[in-house]
Amino acid sequence: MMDETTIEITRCGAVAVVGAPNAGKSTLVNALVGQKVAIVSAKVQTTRQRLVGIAVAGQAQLLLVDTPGIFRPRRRLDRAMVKAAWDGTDDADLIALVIDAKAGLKGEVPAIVEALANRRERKYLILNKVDICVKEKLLVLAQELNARVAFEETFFVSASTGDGVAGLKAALAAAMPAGPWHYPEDQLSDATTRLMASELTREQLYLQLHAELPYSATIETEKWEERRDGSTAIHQQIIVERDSQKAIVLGKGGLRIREIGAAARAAISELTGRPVHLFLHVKVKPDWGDDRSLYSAVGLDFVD
Ligand SMILES: Nc1nc2c(ncn2[C@@H]2O[C@H](COP(=O)(O)OP(=O)(O)OP(=O)(O)O)[C@@H](O)[C@H]2O)c(=O)[nH]1
Repeated sequence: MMDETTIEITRCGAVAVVGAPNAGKSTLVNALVGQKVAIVSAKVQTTRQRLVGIAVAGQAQLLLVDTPGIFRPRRRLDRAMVKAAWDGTDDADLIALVIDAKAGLKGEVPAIVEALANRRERKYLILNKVDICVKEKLLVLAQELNARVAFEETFFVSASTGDGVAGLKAALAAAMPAGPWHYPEDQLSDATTRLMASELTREQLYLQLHAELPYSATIETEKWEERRDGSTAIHQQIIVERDSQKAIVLGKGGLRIREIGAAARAAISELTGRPVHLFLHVKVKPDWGDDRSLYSAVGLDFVD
């Protein structure tokens, strides 16, 4: 006979993770999922499209919508990214605002806070990077933000060290509406393997190249072939805007592109669990930022 305590209801809901560029949104989504689903770099605006990371906490499935950082857009690509960020909050059961607690109320934060104040959804405040912050400052910051927005709860976490992440995950799980899970139990992301693979190559551009170059580049999958020997052959195009950028991506004697390829290949192989042959081609396309087809390929809406 079943007594009351053995009846467990499942929960499922969407949490929109928003914040300024570099707040640590992608790192936090990865920490909540427990595996890397979003690429991370020290450069701002690494995340270009909405990405759903899927975390399971007890009987709850959390659909974590990792959004691009919200900032004042300048280029067309910027506008598409900011639109993707706010679109990511539509239909969310809860909005989680991630703040770089060390940076505090600087930059884009006040504008985001103001925009959030009028939203009707439930809202959580997450002060991130507590590992590099002074405690007293954290409390003052939490007070200031709570005075501006009706946050239901405030959390202090370090997405990097994992400090506070378990508590946050449990609270998010409890806040989700009762209902069936949307994804199979073992699925960690809604991104296709192809998109993830091109993201992993793009991550290497951010990690291995300096200054503005990564922002001027996009990756397109040209060919994806599952070979009979169990390996996967992947051809990706790195599209840049100028010849001079192509030269930088290639490096002296092709050294840089080889290093990018080696690191990306290892990461993609870990993702797919299969040996990978990665072929990278660099192509110059001066106005790719205005090319509609390249937007949908990376999951962004083209904005006029
Ligand atoms: N010390 C510390 N650094 C962190 C923490 N969380 C993230 N970072 C670092 O902050 C930087 C930005 O992290 P991301 O997760 O890419 O930030 P994001 O908010 O997704 O950035 P965008 O893609 O620009 O929107 C990276 O260098 C992270 O390693 C943390 O808890 N502590």
